[in-house]
Amino acid sequence: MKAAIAAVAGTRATVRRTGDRIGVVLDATGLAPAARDALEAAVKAAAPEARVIVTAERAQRALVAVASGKGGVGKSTLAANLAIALARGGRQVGLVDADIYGPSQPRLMGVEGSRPEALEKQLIPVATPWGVPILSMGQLVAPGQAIAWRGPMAAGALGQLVEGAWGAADTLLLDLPPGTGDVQLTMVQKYRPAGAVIVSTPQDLALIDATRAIDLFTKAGIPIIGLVENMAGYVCPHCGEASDPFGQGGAEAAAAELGIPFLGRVPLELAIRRASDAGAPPAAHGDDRVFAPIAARVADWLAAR
Ligand SMILES: Nc1ncnc2c1ncn2[C@@H]1O[C@H](COP(=O)(O)OP(=O)(O)OP(=O)(O)O)[C@@H](O)[C@H]1O
Repeated sequence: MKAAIAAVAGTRATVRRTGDRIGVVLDATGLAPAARDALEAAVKAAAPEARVIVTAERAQRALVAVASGKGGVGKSTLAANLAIALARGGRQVGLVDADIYGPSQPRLMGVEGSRPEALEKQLIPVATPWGVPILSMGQLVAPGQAIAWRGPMAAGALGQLVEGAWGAADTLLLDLPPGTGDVQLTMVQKYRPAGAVIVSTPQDLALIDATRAIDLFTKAGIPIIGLVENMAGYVCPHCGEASDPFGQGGAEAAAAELGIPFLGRVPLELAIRRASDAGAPPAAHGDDRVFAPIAARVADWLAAR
């Protein structure tokens, strides 16, 4: 079989055996998407029983951190929807759920209870119905267990997620734990994201926390892509009236004051929570007008780097 694989993929293929399982790692560095897909299909045809993983040089993959100064502001919701909206916009996106305190991406992305397989100690991201594969702390440990982890142990496990077999993904969204502690700092220093998206709710206090998150990145020399305001205004599901329980315009003004781009606002909407809880992020729907424009700004930023 090795010969059959070599005949179609030459030196781009490395064949590995784990027990009775055969894996082929394909180096697609420098190939255009169509050529990469053709190569992968040829190898799968030559070795139907093998698991094929496509990799490309890591330098081509942009890591985007999604961070917040405190918990509960909707960082995970935004990360899931942003990942899907970026994928719908044409990027190849993977999602890393590094939130050790509340890893919620398996539920948000509709693959609750999934476990990633490993090939030669490298984790294989789990496919989701939304075209964005994920790896989550929640897939590695029992519910509620990770929160007790100390810094180095957590950092080690998080490293496994980032260094998973992300194949052709050109963009990796990193849902960081809320706050500005050691885990966040280690992640930022070790993996040096291309940029960070900061999520905040409109209240003053949340914005002060967001400023701390911004500081964490700027001190490490990581550019801020921009600020997203979540739970920005409440749309009544009965009468459709919009109100602003936490005030209006605070995050945009704060972004201007801090000299960072404002990426947009996400309304506080029952439908968003319901869809998220049901594992069907609203960004996956054709009528999404909320997350697509935010993702477009992030994509533009990435393209202009
Ligand atoms: N725009 C929104 N409209 C309605 N509900 C929302 C919105 N954004 C988030 N939520 C809900 O608020 C709760 C907290 O959101 P989420 O888990 O994304 O926050 P987080 O900042 O990631 O929290 P954690 O600190 O636990 O990581 C969830 O129940 C989510 O469905």
